[in-house]
Amino acid sequence: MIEMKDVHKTYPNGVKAINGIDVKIHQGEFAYIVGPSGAGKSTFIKMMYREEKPSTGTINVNGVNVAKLKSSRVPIFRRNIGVVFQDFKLLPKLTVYENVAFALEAIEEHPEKIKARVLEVLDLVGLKHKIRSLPDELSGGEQQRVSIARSIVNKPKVVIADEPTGNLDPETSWEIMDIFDRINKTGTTILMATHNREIVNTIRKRVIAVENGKIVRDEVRGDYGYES
Ligand SMILES: Nc1ncnc2c1ncn2[C@@H]1O[C@H](COP(=O)(O)OP(=O)(O)OP(=O)(O)O)[C@@H](O)[C@H]1O
Repeated sequence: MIEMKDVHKTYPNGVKAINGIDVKIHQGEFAYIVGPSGAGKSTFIKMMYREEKPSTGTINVNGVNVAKLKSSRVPIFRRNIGVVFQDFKLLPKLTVYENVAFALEAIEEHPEKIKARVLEVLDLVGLKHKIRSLPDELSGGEQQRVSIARSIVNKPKVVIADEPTGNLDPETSWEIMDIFDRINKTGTTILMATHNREIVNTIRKRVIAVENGKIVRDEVRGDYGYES
């Protein structure tokens, strides 16, 4: 479970990005984070995987108080969280296989186990035939599939995605959403910041709307709610 209590975040330049957020997200939920540009969506998400620290308040992710976590413990904490970005963030000199295996090699898994798991997740995202390709030999949608495979290879309880379809065409975006839906159906919590009105209004999930660093709407099966 993820729980934020009275979370505030002021950046060093004085910008108050988050102004008092209280929220609970239960294991297995799928929630969209929506809101205008600059509302605080990315900051909200970054605090959950400790890319940013809150200025005040508590953030509990799977029993870990993220706000108080020592920097040296952050890499271990992140093994239980998958993160997917708009711009994929793949390692350009590593193959598809190596990009996905990287996270498992870091925890010194047995080589045979690594191979089996990497092939399993690449199969799940439909990319088993591209294991030897480099990221720049792939389409944007394929690169995003690799990044999703990488995010789930450690079997995290939570996958956090910041605008995962932001660089993709509509058809590819639907395919990516289908993968997230399948991951969610295995019991993984998905938290996704998005500007994609059509997706939010079609694949109905919990919608948490953020404006000026506050939650202004939280609906079980909400809609996007903003004019495009
Ligand atoms: N590292 C930073 N230092 C200072 N201010 C920041 C930093 N990152 C974000 N901000 C500011 O914090 C506020 C919230 O930004 P954030 O990126 O969280 O919004 P967002 O809702 O994700 O926006 P978008 O939809 O455009 O990605 C904005 O005013 C932004 O300029």
